[in-house]
Amino acid sequence: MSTNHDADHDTDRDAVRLTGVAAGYPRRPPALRDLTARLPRARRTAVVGPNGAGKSTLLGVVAGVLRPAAGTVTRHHPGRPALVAQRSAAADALPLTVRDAVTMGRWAHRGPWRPLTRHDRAVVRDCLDRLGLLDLAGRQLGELSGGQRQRALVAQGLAQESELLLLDEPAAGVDLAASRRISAVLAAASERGVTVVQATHDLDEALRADHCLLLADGRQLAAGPPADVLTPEALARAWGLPRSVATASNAATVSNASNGLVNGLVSDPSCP
Ligand SMILES: Nc1ncnc2c1ncn2[C@@H]1O[C@H](COP(=O)(O)OP(=O)(O)OP(=O)(O)O)[C@@H](O)[C@H]1O
Repeated sequence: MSTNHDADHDTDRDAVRLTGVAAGYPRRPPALRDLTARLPRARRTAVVGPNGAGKSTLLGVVAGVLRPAAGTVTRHHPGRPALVAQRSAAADALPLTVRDAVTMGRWAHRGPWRPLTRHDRAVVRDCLDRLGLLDLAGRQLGELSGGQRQRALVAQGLAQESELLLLDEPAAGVDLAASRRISAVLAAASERGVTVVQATHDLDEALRADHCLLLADGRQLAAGPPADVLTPEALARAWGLPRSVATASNAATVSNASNGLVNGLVSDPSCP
């Protein structure tokens, strides 16, 4: 196993390459198995797959918070990745305002004790503005709605000004307007040169990405342009759904049906 920072190799095309990566958790079967994948530089990559497919584990490995048990992760970008994890109850319980939470994104540059510079303050304001949070900046994080909190976490990730932004279901539980705003913010970030990688259950959002990885049971089923990856056949294979329901243009149906399968609401996959 190794994690390299290789500034010379293929720097034009890929921000990260994974080769034969296996990763997981103590006393559990591997959550990722023999995964070989590329994350194109300055593009948006969507990581798609059923619950438990290994999406969060992949983000953890790329972020460097989870050590692979085998294989190689090669990063071709300077600096630390920014990881926007799924919402945690612990963060909600802390006595932080939205502005405090977004300001914490600057700690990657400043550390928690050094005073903020004018640039830090400008970045925090800009990130609050991009996510439509200026009016909520003084509110306690724990007092926000789920969707508002989610936007604050995305703003915090953005405030790190990392060249590699990893997000675990950034639009989970947010309304349509907020999810479009998050999507537009991520698209703008990749246009500015940021490599954006997001795990998502929203297949329409995945179709808007530049690149897509489809995972199931810790393995990569397909990778490439989203429209080529999210075929009815591939979706049916990943979710164990009948091909008739698994069309990318009918993302809500796929999502609902797959959630139903996972939650045991649909016991017979042939009767969606
Ligand atoms: N902290 C953990 N300890 C033990 N096992 C874990 C842990 N986190 C995840 N797993 C297991 O690893 C596997 C992959 O989980 P992971 O969270 O990466 O999937 P996912 O695709 O992100 O799922 P979801 O769509 O539900 O968020 C699952 O079998 C899960 O139960």
